[in-house]
Amino acid sequence: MDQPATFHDLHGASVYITGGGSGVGAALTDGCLAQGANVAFIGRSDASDFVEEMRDKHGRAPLFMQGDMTDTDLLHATMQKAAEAHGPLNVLINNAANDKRHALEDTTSEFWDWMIEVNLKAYYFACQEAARQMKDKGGSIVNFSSISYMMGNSGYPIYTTSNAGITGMTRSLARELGPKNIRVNALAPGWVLTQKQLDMWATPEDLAAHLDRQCLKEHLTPEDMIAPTLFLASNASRAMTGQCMAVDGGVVVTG
Ligand SMILES: NC(=O)c1ccc[n+]([C@@H]2O[C@H](COP(=O)([O-])OP(=O)(O)OC[C@H]3O[C@@H](n4cnc5c(N)ncnc54)[C@H](O)[C@@H]3O)[C@@H](O)[C@H]2O)c1
Ligand SMILES: O=C(O)C(=O)C[C@H](O)[C@H](O)CO
Repeated sequence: MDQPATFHDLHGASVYITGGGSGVGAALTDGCLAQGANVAFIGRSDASDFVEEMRDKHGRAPLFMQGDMTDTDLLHATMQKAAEAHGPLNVLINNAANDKRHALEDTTSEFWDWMIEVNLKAYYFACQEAARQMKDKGGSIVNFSSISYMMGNSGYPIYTTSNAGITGMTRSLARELGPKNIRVNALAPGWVLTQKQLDMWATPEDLAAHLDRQCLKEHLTPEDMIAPTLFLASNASRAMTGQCMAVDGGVVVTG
C-alpha cells in the first residue's frame, strides 16, 4: 500500500519486531522497510516466502530468525543478532501474541503459564534487551495491547489479563527508562481482520455487531496499524511516553 506519511528518522533505523512475518506484524515489517528502516524479526513459523516477497518489493530483505520468543535466552540472542546486522536497536515493536480461546473452568495451571509467557513475559524481556541496546542513544518501544480488555470481552481471559498488564508495564517502564530517553508506549488495536481472524474467529454476526460498536463503519485491516505504529516508533511522538493509544475505529465501550 502507499505510505501515508514519511518518518525521516526511521530511514536506516534498526527495528526489531516480534512476530513480524504474519498478520499485523507482516504489515509492520512492510511498513518499516518502506520507510528505509532495517528490520529484524522473530517468528515461530517459517517466513522465508514472506522474506523473499519483501526483498522483491523493497530491494532489501528483513532479517528473519525462527524461534520461540518465550525462551528468553533465545529471544535476547536474536535481538543481539539484529544489533550485529543493523546496529543497536532504535525501535522495538512487541507485536507477537496468542489469542487462543479458553474458559476459566477449563484452564490448567500449565496453560496459564504458557499464555502469560507468550503474551506478557516475552514482551517484558524483549524490553529488557532493547533497553540495554538503547541506553546510550535512546529509542522507542511500542507494545501491542488490545481494546479487548477495555471491552471486557469473554472467551480469552488470560489474553485480556495480559493486554491489561501490557499497559501497566508500559507505564512503569516509561518511568524507569525516560531518563535514558527511551520512550515506551502501547498501541491498542480494535478488531483487525487478519487472515487468521477471518479463518478462526470472525462470524458474520460478530463482525456486524462489532461494526455497530465502531464510530467508523469500515473494518480495520493490518495496514491500518502501520502509520500509528510508525508514529509511535518515530521522533514524531518524541514528547509521548507511557501512553496507550487505541486504534480501533472508535469503539464506544458501554457498561
Ligand atoms: N488481530 C486483531 O484483531 C487484534 C486486535 C487487538 C490486538 N491485536 C494485537 O496485535 C498483535 C498482532 O496480532 P495478530 O492478529 O497479527 O496476531 P497473529 O496471531 O496473527 O500473529 C502473531 C505472530 O506472532 C508470532 N508468535 C506467536 N507466538 C510466538 C512465539 N512464542 N514466539 C515467536 N513468535 C510468536 C506468530 O508466529 C505470528 O507471526 C498482537 O499483539 C495482538 O494482541 C490484534
Ligand atoms: O482479539 C483482540 O484483541 C480483539 O480486540 C478483537 C476484537 O476487538 C474482538 O473480537 C471484538 O469483539
